[in-house]
Amino acid sequence: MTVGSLGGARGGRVFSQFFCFIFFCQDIVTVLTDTSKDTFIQKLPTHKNSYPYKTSSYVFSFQRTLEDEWSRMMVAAEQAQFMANLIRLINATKAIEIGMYTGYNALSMALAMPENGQVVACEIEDTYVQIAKPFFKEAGVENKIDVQHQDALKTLDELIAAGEVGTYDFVFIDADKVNYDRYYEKSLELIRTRGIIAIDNVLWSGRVVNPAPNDTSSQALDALNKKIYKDQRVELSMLTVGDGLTITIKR
Ligand SMILES: C[S@@+](CC[C@H](N)C(=O)[O-])C[C@H]1O[C@@H](n2cnc3c(N)ncnc32)[C@H](O)[C@@H]1O
Repeated sequence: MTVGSLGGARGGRVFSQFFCFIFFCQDIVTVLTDTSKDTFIQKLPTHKNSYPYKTSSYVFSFQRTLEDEWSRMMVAAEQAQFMANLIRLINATKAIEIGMYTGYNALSMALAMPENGQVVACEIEDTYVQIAKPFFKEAGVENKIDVQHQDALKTLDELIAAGEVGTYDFVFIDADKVNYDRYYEKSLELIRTRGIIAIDNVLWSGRVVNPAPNDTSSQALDALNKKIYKDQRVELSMLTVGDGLTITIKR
C-alpha cells in the first residue's frame, strides 16, 4: 500500500500520524512489560507474599529471599515498580536514595536506568551496607550504585559542595523521619527542573493525623506534608500506596 493510495497529502499525514501513534504505544508497552530480567525471576525462589509484578518481581524475589526480619523496612513491591517506571519515563540517569537499607529499591532503580545511570545510595548502618553489596554485584549493577556509608545529610552536603546542584533527575527519601524536611530541602537543591522527589511513609500508618505529643516522627511527617501541600516550588501528588508515597515534581 502506498501513501498515495490512502488519498494524497492528507492521507499521508493520517498514515504517518497513525504509525507515530503505534510507535508511541509500543514504547509505553515496552516500558510497562519489560521482562528482560525473567531469567533471574526463574532462578530465584519467590517469597511467600510475592506476586509476579513485572519488572520489579526480579528485585522483589531477589531481596525477599532474605528473612522476613530483613524485609520489614523495604518499600512495597508496587512502590519499587512504580518508581522504576517513573525513572524510565523521565529517562533518569542520576538518582539518590536517602535510606538504602538492604538495597532493594536502590537495586530496582539501578536496573531501570541505562548503562551510564548512577544511584547515590545513602546508608548509615554498616550491617545493611554489607548485606546490600553482594546483591548489587550479583545483579551486575555494582558499577551503577555508589554506596555512601555515612550520615545522608553529610552526603547531600558534599554533593551540593561538589557543584551537583540542579543535576539530579530523581531522589527517593526514605531514612529517619525527623530529618525528612532537611532531606527535602537539600534534595530540592540537587534536583533539576522537572525532576522528581519521591517521599516514603507520608501516611505513617495513619499516625500523621493528630500525632501524639511525644511522637516526633509523626509530627515531622505531618509538618512536611502540610508544608509541601502549600509549596509553590513543586507539583504534588500524594498516593495511598504502601505507607503513603508523595511524588513531587520541581517546577
Ligand atoms: C526504611 S529503611 C529504607 C528502605 C529502603 N529504601 C528500601 O526500600 O529497601 C530506612 C534506612 O535509613 C537508614 N538511615 C536512618 N538514618 C539515616 C541517616 N541519617 N543517614 C543515612 N541512612 C540513614 C536506616 O539505617 C535504614 O536502613
